[in-house]
Amino acid sequence: MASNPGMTPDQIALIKATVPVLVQHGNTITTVFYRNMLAAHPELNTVFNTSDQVNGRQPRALAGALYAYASHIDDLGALSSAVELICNKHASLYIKADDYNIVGKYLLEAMGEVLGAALTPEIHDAWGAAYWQLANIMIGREKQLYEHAEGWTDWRDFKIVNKVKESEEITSFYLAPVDEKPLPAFKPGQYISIQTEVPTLKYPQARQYSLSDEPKPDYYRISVKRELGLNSAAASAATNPGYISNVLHDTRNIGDTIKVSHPYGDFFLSPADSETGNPIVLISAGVGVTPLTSMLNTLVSKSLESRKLHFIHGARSEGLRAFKKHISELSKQHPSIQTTFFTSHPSEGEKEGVDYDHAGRVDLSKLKDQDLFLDDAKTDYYICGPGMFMTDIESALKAKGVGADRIKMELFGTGGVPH
Ligand SMILES: NC(=O)C1=CN([C@@H]2O[C@H](COP(=O)(O)OP(=O)(O)OC[C@H]3O[C@@H](n4cnc5c(N)ncnc54)[C@H](OP(=O)(O)O)[C@@H]3O)[C@@H](O)[C@H]2O)C=CC1
Repeated sequence: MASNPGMTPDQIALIKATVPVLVQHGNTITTVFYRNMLAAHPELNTVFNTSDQVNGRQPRALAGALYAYASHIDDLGALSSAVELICNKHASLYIKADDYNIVGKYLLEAMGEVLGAALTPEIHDAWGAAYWQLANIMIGREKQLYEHAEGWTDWRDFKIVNKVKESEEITSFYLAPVDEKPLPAFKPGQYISIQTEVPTLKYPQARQYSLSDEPKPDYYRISVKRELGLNSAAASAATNPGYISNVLHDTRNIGDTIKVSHPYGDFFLSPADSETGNPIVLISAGVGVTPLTSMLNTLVSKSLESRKLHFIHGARSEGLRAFKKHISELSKQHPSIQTTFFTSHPSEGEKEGVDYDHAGRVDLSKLKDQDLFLDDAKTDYYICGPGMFMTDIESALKAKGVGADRIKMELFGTGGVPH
């Protein structure tokens, strides 16, 4: 992504000149874009997350991406990690090269509808060239991802072979392929997409769920948090309807079939960490525990030896914490595994030092430097949980001298459009 051969220098300058326009009108353009495109192509409702349409997250995220793209049109390397993340998600939704024709058409039309005469033919053409430059990069990367999937290039039927409650709001689903062919080994930390019907919407929807166990040839495990969403009177019901999580929890049972994508995602245990004995600190909050449990189980089964490993987790209460018994048992069996559990809202009767280690949210200042293996410059840190949690933990680690290259996490989005 170093050069942009499809665009002239004048077009690049024009795109840069439209950055302030995107700050002012970006959200309106993307809102109009989704409205018009989904009205003309209702079949695409299956691909786009309806919750994120309802709560406006998707138009905001796309406006942020357009802003980031225009700002870095002469420095595309700055966008490569965001592009990689988006391409992985697209691949898990089986986005096709042809879909980019539809998106490009409605995006340019939305710009025209919102900006009117301000979208001169030159600016229109510059955005057309810019769109196709990025689209071609993404189509190329997604093609590579499909080629690596060894023939698994569309939704595959899986049967739910087990359903296990892990906490008051998290339930695991064990999924085995109906065709009984061996499953590819994913990288611990990666996710699959699940596609299933949503009766209240009249069309299927797909969501990404991290794989929560080590790779196995005969099944995948996901562990799904039930969002209160439409089942509740909570203020979050409208913004986070929980279409899929509630369908899975309430109506999908052992023996049922759902559609599953090949595993994707660029947040994973690095091959170096799988093979060497470098110390590892796994830090998560809430359902962010899932990809890190996959990493933990993989390390235990393949390459733990005497490697130092610290598993740190924050939950609102013990009843809401998944996998505690499992993680604690591994720690008992393997003295090199340390655990620290934080609880932000302990339930009545839950006691600090007995049921959990520290009251409050995850706070690294409550741990000794030696328990974070700060003395070993090879230590890697994996973080997963709410967005602000991840950025706060990242800052805390950097303040303790940990280099950015040793901190791994997956932040969705490009940071939005500045206000
Ligand atoms: N692959 C990935 O990238 C994955 C990402 N996730 C993400 O992980 C998140 C987990 O959320 P969820 O289970 O609902 O979390 P919860 O709301 O249940 O919170 C879990 C714990 O995190 C604390 N917490 C919440 N926000 C912050 C913050 N800004 N800083 C510090 N601590 C915080 C909570 O404290 P308090 O009680 O005070 O709020 C609580 O102790 C989701 O956003 C999900 O998208 C999950 C799985 C995979």
